[in-house]
Amino acid sequence: MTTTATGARTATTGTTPGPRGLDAERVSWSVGGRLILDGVDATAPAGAVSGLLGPNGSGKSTLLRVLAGVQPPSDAGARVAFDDADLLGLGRRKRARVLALVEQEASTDLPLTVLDAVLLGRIPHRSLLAGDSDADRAVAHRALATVGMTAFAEREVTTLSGGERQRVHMARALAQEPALILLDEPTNHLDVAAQLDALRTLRALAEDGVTVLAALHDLNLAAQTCDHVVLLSEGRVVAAGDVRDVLVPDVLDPVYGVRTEVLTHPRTGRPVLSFELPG
Ligand SMILES: Nc1ncnc2c1ncn2[C@@H]1O[C@H](COP(=O)(O)OP(=O)(O)OP(=O)(O)O)[C@@H](O)[C@H]1O
Repeated sequence: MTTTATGARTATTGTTPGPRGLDAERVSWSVGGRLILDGVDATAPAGAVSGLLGPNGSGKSTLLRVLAGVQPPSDAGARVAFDDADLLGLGRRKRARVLALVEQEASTDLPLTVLDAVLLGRIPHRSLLAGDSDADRAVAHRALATVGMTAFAEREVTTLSGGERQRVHMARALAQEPALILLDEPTNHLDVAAQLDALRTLRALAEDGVTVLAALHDLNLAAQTCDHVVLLSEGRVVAAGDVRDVLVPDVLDPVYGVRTEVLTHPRTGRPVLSFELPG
């Protein structure tokens, strides 16, 4: 493993095959007799930013939680591989050394300083009884710098704004130095510059070899940032692949119940979408 500028740990290239990323098959999850995820197959290639898209209630958060091992799939046939390791078979601590989950409304009620909250990300990497080392603190400070929160290190998390908390969640995940990062609406609460900054951080992680899968509502942000997208509707994958193939009217209109127009950004060549209600 090597540690990179963003703090990510990536597989050192050599004669061994490169990282393959995330590959989930037949993931189902039900509650109270209702099938919320229905045999989802989804991939997130290593070294790419992948977007998990879909209308409200389509199952994005649930899928991220199952992939992260927070809730077990309800069907024994599910398989979640990451670089050929069986993620569902890993113990909690080992899994936390591989993947970080940034949840949408992560709890921040504990009276912790920002630095202490970010240091929680180091727990999987040290022995159970050890305190924070200088190296842990250096990683945490680097993560805070990456999200632009250095000046807030000694503030109590409970006093932060929604956008500031969102950045702290991201910093905690970066401090975990994951090879796979799963994020639920990482741009929630962020202003437009902060959204672009968060997505630039994800892009930098991907360039360092980290596998990134982020649930996103804003299809234009997804179009601008993602290499690969997975589109969910009612707990099923309805399309997956390159943004240019998935973010098209024939795919989006029936799923979101809108009329989509797609333009091409004159500089980046990426899709720019506009929407209206039909009729
Ligand atoms: N613990 C639960 N008990 C009952 N229903 C649940 C539970 N967890 C999720 N659901 C339901 O499963 C469906 C999918 O929820 P999920 O949060 O995964 O959707 P989502 O795509 O992330 O939605 P959003 O875009 O609105 O955040 C929703 O209808 C939700 O109400």
